[in-house]
Amino acid sequence: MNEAGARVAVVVPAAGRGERLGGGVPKALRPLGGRPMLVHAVQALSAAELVSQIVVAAPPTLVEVVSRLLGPDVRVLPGGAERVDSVRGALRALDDDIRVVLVHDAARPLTPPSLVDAVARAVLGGHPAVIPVLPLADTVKEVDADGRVLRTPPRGGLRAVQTPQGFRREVLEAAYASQDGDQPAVTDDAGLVERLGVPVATIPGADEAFKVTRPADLMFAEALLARRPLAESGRSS
Ligand SMILES: Nc1ccn([C@@H]2O[C@H](COP(=O)(O)OP(=O)(O)OP(=O)(O)O)[C@@H](O)[C@H]2O)c(=O)n1
Ligand SMILES: C[C@](O)(CO)[C@H](O)COP(=O)(O)O
Repeated sequence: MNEAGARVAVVVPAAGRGERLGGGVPKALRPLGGRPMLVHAVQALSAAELVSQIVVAAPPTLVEVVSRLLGPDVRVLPGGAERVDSVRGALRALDDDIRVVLVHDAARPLTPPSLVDAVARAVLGGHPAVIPVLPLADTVKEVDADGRVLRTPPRGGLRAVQTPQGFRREVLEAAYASQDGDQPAVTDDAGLVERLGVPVATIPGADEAFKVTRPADLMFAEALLARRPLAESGRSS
């Protein structure tokens, strides 16, 4: 039980194919420092002080493999066709007494445990929904279907959004229950919560919580991992 007395779970969508990364292996199982990316992500979640349950949505044909990899303390279920389907399925496997749910991409393997706790703490402290964000380093343009620039939104009010994203359980469940296939697809869980009119708070994200999306991201992750002290990296001496 954590300090605020409410149990916190993390749902880990890990069922993506990783088409932008390539390599012919589902992204969550791509090796990073000799171990699958998902193992790094789950290790960081397990190291967080406030996390009491972890549920992973795995590629459907690899549920047993992933389950053996992660051990008996992690519940592993088949994921769905889209990220939202994977998260929705995993939400059904939460223990009854879970009050706070974080959703965290397996594709962010180097996320510091301190960020996981910071998000959980912000929800436990009273925010219904909390996301970690970083200011943008690049200018952003809105373009039309032909790639012609329509406008340049002022960058000061824009943020890049990371995971874990944290929610009071009833808020996230209501957001998923009200999801309507006719509405434009959202790309993160907070996007569904925003549609309910629930305020979403932000906290500072972490550079190491970047998402491994393309081959250069994996090279960067390998370089960062190699510079971590052995005890933190999960490598044996
Ligand atoms: N059907 C899906 C699709 C994605 N994810 C997960 O959602 C996270 C973020 O998705 P993304 O980085 O886009 O992963 P992929 O969908 O694997 O990447 P791509 O779009 O390049 O195929 C990843 O941990 C991924 O495994 C999932 O659980 N189920
Ligand atoms: C949830 C997310 O990681 C927040 O930045 C992101 O939206 C996932 O996008 P993807 O295209 O499914 O990787």
